[in-house]
Parts: sequence; structure tokens; C-alpha cells
Amino acid sequence: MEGVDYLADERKKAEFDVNEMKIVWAGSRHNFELSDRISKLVANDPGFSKEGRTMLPRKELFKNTLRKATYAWKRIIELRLSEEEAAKLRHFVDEPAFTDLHWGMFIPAIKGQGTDEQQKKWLPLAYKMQIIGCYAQTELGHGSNVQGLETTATFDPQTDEFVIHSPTLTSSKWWPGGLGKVSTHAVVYARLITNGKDYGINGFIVQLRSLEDHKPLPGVTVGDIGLKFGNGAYNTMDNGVLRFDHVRIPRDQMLMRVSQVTREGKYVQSDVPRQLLYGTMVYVRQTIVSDASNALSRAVCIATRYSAVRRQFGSQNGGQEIQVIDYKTQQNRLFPLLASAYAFRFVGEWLKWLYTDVTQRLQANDFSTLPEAHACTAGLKSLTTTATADGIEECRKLCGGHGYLCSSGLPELFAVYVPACTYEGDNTVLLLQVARFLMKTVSQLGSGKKPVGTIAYMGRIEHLMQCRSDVKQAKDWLKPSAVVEAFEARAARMSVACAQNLSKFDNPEEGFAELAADLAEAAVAHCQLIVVSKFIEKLQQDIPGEGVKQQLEVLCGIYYLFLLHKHQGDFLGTGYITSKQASLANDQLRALYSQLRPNAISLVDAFNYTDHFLDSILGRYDGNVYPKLYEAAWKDPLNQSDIADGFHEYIRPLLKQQLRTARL
Ligand SMILES: CCCCC/C=C\C/C=C\C/C=C\C/C=C\C/C=C\C=C\C(=O)SCCNC(=O)CCNC(=O)[C@H](O)C(C)(C)COP(=O)(O)OP(=O)(O)OC[C@H]1O[C@@H](n2cnc3c(N)ncnc32)[C@H](O)[C@@H]1OP(=O)(O)O
Ligand SMILES: Cc1cc2nc3c(=O)[nH]c(=O)nc-3n(C[C@H](O)[C@H](O)[C@H](O)COP(=O)(O)OP(=O)(O)OC[C@H]3O[C@@H](n4cnc5c(N)ncnc54)[C@H](O)[C@@H]3O)c2cc1C
Repeated sequence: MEGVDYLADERKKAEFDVNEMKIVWAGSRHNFELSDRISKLVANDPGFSKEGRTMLPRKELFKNTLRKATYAWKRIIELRLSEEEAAKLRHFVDEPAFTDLHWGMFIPAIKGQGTDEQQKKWLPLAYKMQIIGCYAQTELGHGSNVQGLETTATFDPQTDEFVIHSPTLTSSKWWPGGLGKVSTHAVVYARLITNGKDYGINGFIVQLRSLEDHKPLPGVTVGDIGLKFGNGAYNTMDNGVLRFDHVRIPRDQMLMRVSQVTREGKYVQSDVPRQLLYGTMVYVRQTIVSDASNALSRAVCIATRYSAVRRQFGSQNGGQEIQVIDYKTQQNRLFPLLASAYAFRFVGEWLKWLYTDVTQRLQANDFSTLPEAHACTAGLKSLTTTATADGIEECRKLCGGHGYLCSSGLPELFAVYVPACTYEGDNTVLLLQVARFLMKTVSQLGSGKKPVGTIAYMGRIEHLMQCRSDVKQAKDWLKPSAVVEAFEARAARMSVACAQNLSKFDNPEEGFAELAADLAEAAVAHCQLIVVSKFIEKLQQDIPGEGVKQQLEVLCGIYYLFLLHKHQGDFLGTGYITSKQASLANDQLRALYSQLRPNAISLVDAFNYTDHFLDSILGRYDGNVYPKLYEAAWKDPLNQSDIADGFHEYIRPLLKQQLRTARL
């Protein structure tokens, strides 16, 4: 029945002010109002309908995405949306498109690595979308190893140009989104060669296609790399392949903030660190951490609502069966994911602050916090995307058989999300970057250099190596100081153990390679400490709204106690807790699940997702799942006729043959 709220009873159970929680989730009243307004605008516009998206063949799917992305741009202009509003609109349109890379990487690369003059020339064109750009770094042969890229940019002093060339098959650019069929320009990363000397990787703005007829320019070979994982999903994006055959560009299209080549061909290194060349990746990794909470909360919202609708077993005297959300096993799989969505939200907010801070410092030529910013963005990108991809898949399983239907929204969400574990840096490679940072920190402990920021805890290494948990009863695990010390001691001890093992090797690089798996685990421990600490710090702020803070305390407790339970081996193995204390943590975790249970539906309502954005029958706001699933099945193209195409060709002869055999 339309108009009935099947989750109304669940909503009545809430012990907190949901509207205030919506503001906490959004980060501010301004953000909430912005998201609320733009998400409804998109949901109510038939131009942004998602109907049938997963059924479309690739060419139609792609064309449909071009239509939507350009329609979005038209609406942005017509409604005179600000940059912030436009970004929200693209987010709620919810379909990966070339515009993500244009706004998300091409423009930031020019902003971060271009001189003022270059920005003045290129940004207005890009802002008006008079040129469309992508970020062409990865090659067929190399992605993680950026220093190993093979494309060359050789300076020709005769003509004051760079010659961009792909010397080998493996040097073909491979993967850039928006490249395959749309971009007119790219920021291309290539080896800078001048006067016969190779100066390593630098960015260059290269035009790829004619602005008149969109044909590839002479010397440019460009196309799409082919179908990717999942139905619909990331296949809306034209990830591309690109080869250059001695393509000439003016010298001033080398991005020259980090280093320059003079008219005479002299290479000049600025006084900014070379690592700023990687600045776009730092920026995007930071946005990916915020996006993790979007994707995970979306999956959790679907699984939580459906878990309250779905009933199995336990009917007494002909009454209703039990809601599956009441099974402790379901809670133990679902509630930590709900808690993680909130945890990633808050660490994402903090990381945004850190990124803004480091950007301001860089502008003032203070490079001191760059290594920490790199370690935090790399580590948290790795931690949150791994947990989110795994979490979306767990949510699919939490929805039983119906979770496997595309109409649950979960298969597509997973297929779109899972490459986040790979793009912007493979998650293991990124953890090893964090490990390098940690090993450097440990090696400098005796030097008098005081660790600051997220590694300040290493400054208390003597205490952290010896201390023991003083938890005596389950509720002691609710004390923030007990928890922070536990996570600090575990992270510090794992790092120190790695450093001690490394010192046994004559060649440190050999040692690092041999101990890589342990080092990656130490990096995870450090990153989990950051997430836990930032959640606890958030709770120390003034949080208005009846019961809101209490709910966040429950979620925070679930987040860290679940981690403690899952990684018990680390906490026990490093000797910080006893098995009795581990068991008390688990008792407290179960108690928190019971406290969360009546609030579960309202905690996912606080994400304020429209049904359009969720695009899931199982996650519908009104919980009206079964009639809508039944209705949706009949919309499948296979059900357009009672007799399937192919029946006469294949099935009928088979049945006739069986009839003949039966008669024999
Ligand atoms: C259901 C439908 C849903 C629809 C949903 C709709 C829309 C979704 C919308 C949004 C989603 C959100 C985001 C999506 C965004 C993008 C996805 C699309 C595009 C993806 C693009 C890309 O992937 S671009 C390519 C990215 N490539 C990489 O990340 C490469 C990884 N490799 C590296 O970064 C490095 O080179 C390295 C980290 C592995 C280092 O290599 P190494 O050789 O060891 O070191 P170097 O010699 O290069 O450097 C040494 C020193 O530099 C330090 N360092 C390294 N990196 C950095 C850095 N970034 N910043 C600062 N410092 C750095 C390093 O620590 C060394 O320092 P020391 O010498 O002091 O030790
Ligand atoms: C959907 C999608 C969109 C993308 N968009 C873009 C884009 O717009 N622009 C762009 O330039 N690129 C893009 N990429 C490319 C992406 O950035 C790379 O794929 C990514 O950086 C990983 O590099 P790789 O493919 O070389 O993996 P590899 O490095 O080859 O990884 C393969 C395996 O080797 C392991 N490994 C590699 N090195 C080490 C090491 N040192 N120690 C231990 N293990 C190691 C990895 O953990 C992994 O398991 C995109 C990729 C995808 C999937």
C-alpha cells in the first residue's frame, strides 16, 4: 500500500533528536541545508532518473551518461549554482562521468602545479568547460611506481617546444577517466628530458582532440580501454588509452610551479619540494576518505532498513516472526559498519582540516607538515576504502538473497566503489608509505626531534612500551583514556617491533621488503588509532540535541571495541591486555549493541538520503519492500513477453526431441 510507513514503529523507538543528528552527520547546518536542497532538486528532476541504468548496453549507457552530465551542467548554469552547490549536484546525480575527473583532478592539478600565469590562462577555459580535461598519469606498464613512467617530454630548443612521445607499448597511458571518448586536454605526466638529461617526472598540459570536430590531433592515438567490472557501474566512465607519436607542445605548457625549463633549455628546480608534483593525489585521497563515509552509510542504510523489515523464524502462537535485525549475529555484522560510517565521517572532516592547514603552510613556504599529510591521506585512504568495500559486500550478504538483486542497489554500489581500493594508489602500496613514515619516526626518537601531530604518541614511547591496561570491569572500556592508551600502546609496540627486526638487516631496503607484511599491519594499527582518536575528540566537542551525544558515544564504543575484538591478537600479543580484559571488551560490545538497537533506523535516517539517491528497493524509506520487488521483477526485459526470444530456436526443438524419445 502506497503512503504507509512500514518502519514507523521503528522510528518511534528513537531516543534522540534525529534532526539534530542530521546536522552532525552533514558537518554543519549550512551543509545539511545545502545537501537537503540539492538532493531533492536532483530527485525531483526526471532528467536525472536512474531507471533501467543497469540494463543498458555499453554504448547506450555511455551516451546516457553524456546526456546526464551535460544536463547537469545546463542546470548548474540555469540555476546559477555556486561551485559548492554544483559539486553537490554532481554528487547526487550519482553516476561516474568525465566531469568527475575534469573538476576533481584536471583543475586541481593545474591549480596545484601551474604557475600563476598558467592558472590565469587555463583555469577560465576549464571552469567554463570550453576545454575538458583528464589526469593522464598511469601507463600500461606502471601505475604504482610513478618514477617508472616511460612517456617522454623532450625539450627542443630550436622550436621552444616539448616533444611528447610514447616510446614503448608499456608507455601507453592506460586508465585515465574521461580520456577515452571525451577529453580535449590532459595533464600528462612524462619524463622531462632537456640537454640529453632525464630530470624525472613532470606534468604537461597537452591538447588531444580538436575543439572543432573532436578528432584526435595528429600524432595522438586515443580510445576506451574496454568494459569494466559490474553491470552499469563504472562503465559510465570512458577510462582511456593514449599514445603519442612525437606530439609537439609549447614550452609554457609544462606545469612550472615545482620546476622550470628556460628558453635555453636549462632545468631549474624551485625551492618547493619535488613531492608537490604528487599534490593532486594528496588532495584526491583526502576527498576519497570523505567519500568512504558516503558509500558505506549508503550500504548500511539499505541493510539496516531491510533488516528491520525482513523476518525469519521464531513465530510464537501464529504471531509474527523475528525481525532479522534482532539476531545478535546480524547486529555483530551490521552495527560495527554503522559505527564505521560515522567514524569515517568524522575522520574525513578532520582530514579536510589537515589538508587545508598543509595547503596554507605550503603557500607560506612551510613544508614541515607535508610528510605527515602524505602519511595521513595515504593511510586513511587505504584504511577507509578497504573497510568500505568490504562493508558494502557484507551489507549485500546481510540482505540475504534479495541483496544479490540489482534492484537492492548493492551490487552496483559495490562495483562502482571497489576500484577505490586501487585508484589513487593501491591500498597496500599506500600502507607501506605509512610504514616508511613510522620507521623514520621511530629511528629519530633518540635524536631530540619531538614527534608532533598524529605521531605525537611516539614521544611517550617508554611509557607506551611498558604500560598495562587497568580495565577491571566491562564498563571500564567506556573510558576514553583507557581506549586511547590501548590503541597507542598497540600501534607503538608494533612499530617498534618492526624497527627492531629491520635493524637486523645489513641492507635496510632488503629488510623493508622482507618485513613488508608486518610493516603494513603496523601501518593499519597506526591508522586505526587516528580514526579512534578523532572520534573520541569529536565527542569532546559541544554537541547539541537531545540524546545525540549519547548515541554517538554508543557508536564510538562499538567502533573501537569491535576493532579491539577483531584485532585481539595484536593487543594480547603485544602484552597490553590480558585475555580476561579482552573478554570484558566483548561483553561491553554486546551491551552497546542492545543500546543501539532501538535507534538503528533513526541513525540511518540521519544520513538524510532520498530514495532517488539510495536507488534501492530494500532500502526504501517507507520499508515497502515486497510489493516493490514484485513490481520491479516484471519490468525486466525478459518479462516483456510470456514466450522468451530464442524459445522457437532452442527450447522448442529440445522439448520436441524429448517428446519423440518418450514416444519411443
Ligand atoms: C551506484 C552508483 C554510485 C556512483 C558514484 C558516483 C560518483 C563517485 C564520485 C566520487 C568518488 C570519489 C573520488 C573518486 C576519484 C577518483 C577516481 C578516479 C580517478 C583516479 C585517478 C587515479 O588513480 S590517478 C593515479 C594515481 N596514482 C597513484 O596514486 C600512484 C601511487 N604511487 C605513488 O603515489 C608514489 O609514487 C608512491 C607513494 C608509491 C611513492 O613511490 P616511491 O618511488 O617510493 O617514492 P618517490 O621516490 O616517488 O618519493 C619519495 C619521497 O616522496 C614522498 N612522497 C611520496 N608521495 C608523496 C605525496 N603524495 N606527497 C608528499 N610526499 C610524498 C615519500 O614519502 C618519500 O619521502 P621520503 O624521501 O622522505 O621518504
Ligand atoms: C577505476 C579506475 C580509475 C582510474 N583512473 C585513473 C585516472 O584517472 N588517471 C590515472 O592516471 N590513473 C587512473 N587509474 C589507475 C590507478 O591509479 C592505478 O591502477 C593504481 O595506482 C594502481 O597501480 P597499478 O595498476 O600499477 O597496480 P600495481 O602496482 O601493478 O599493483 C598490482 C599488485 O602489486 C602490488 N604491489 C605493487 N607494488 C608493490 C610494492 N612496492 N610492494 C608490495 N606490493 C606491491 C599491489 O599491492 C597489487 O596487489 C585508475 C584505475 C582504476 C581501477
